[in-house]
Amino acid sequence: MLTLDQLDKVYRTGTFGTSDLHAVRQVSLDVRRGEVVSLIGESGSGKSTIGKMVLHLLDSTGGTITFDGDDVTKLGFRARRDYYRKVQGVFQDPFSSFNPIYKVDRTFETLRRSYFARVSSKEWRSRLDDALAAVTLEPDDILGKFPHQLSGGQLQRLLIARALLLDIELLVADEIISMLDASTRIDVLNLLGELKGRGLGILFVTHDLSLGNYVSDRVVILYKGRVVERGGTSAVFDDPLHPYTRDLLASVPHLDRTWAEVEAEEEERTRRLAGRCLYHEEVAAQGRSLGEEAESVDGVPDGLGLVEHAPGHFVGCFRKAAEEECPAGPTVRP
Ligand SMILES: Nc1ncnc2c1ncn2[C@@H]1O[C@H](COP(=O)(O)OP(=O)(O)OP(=O)(O)O)[C@@H](O)[C@H]1O
Repeated sequence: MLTLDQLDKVYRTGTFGTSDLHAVRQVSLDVRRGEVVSLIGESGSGKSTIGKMVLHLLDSTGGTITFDGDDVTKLGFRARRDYYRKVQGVFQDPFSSFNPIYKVDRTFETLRRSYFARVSSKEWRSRLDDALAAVTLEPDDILGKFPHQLSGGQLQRLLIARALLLDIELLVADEIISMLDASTRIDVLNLLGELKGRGLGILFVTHDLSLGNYVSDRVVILYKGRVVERGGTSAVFDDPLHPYTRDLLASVPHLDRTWAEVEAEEEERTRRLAGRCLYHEEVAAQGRSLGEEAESVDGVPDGLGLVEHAPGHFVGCFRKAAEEECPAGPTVRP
């Protein structure tokens, strides 16, 4: 359904836009119907930038985004309107998505005017009630209220209901539960599970590994704007290959295992992978010279970007930063 291919974003920064910040580098991934794909990475790794490009809130500087085969990187006004019928986003701070001086009903009225002008009032009300029921909200508790009279969880669910009214196919959920309390979090997560069951594809943006593990079918680990590893959730979480993924996972407390068990597992993995870079081993096995891989952006090797280490489990160069040597050796340096 959604495919990102070699997606790039360079921000112009500095007083007169004289510097470049390469926020997203050659990111490729896809999201299928009825599937949750999590974009996981620390702050500044480019997750939100990718989400915004998918939602057409930001232009990309390279690569393509296709939705059901159509390139959506350069949509005109009309085409964009059609795209938003199928693809919507919900963001971290639900309060900032509502205008505080208007009742929340206005969000739905605007939607009706833009997309459903011909639908009768009775039919519209019935659709609205259905959408609210899907996110377990009672119309009487919500409609006629101002945003400050509702909780963050209620507002977040309202935004999801708004998306549902459009009968969307893909939801970009950007840190949508990080501002919610624990009990509301689980409600919203369960709701996402239900929506997925109905065939919705979800691009779930999070810095929280445990959440990513809980909700996703597949995960994409981002480091400094680049995908370092991606694959099925259990493949990546049970056998993390890239040093960055391993560091991330090692920092998460495990309720089901002792630290000693976790450390023993990590030591075994370190022994297995010591001095190796699966990416370059694979490249060499394919008969390509490491020199060919030296084509680089800011010192980070490009070339294939990722290799498939096991079916569906991809990994990038083991170098974690431009300054760091790849364990495969200095030959990869430009
Ligand atoms: N409008 C902008 N202009 C210039 N640089 C930007 C802009 N937006 C983001 N950046 C930079 O791009 C990089 C990626 O930012 P982005 O917000 O996509 O990361 P993130 O992984 O979503 O982080 P967080 O979890 O903190 O939101 C960061 O270095 C950020 O400072």
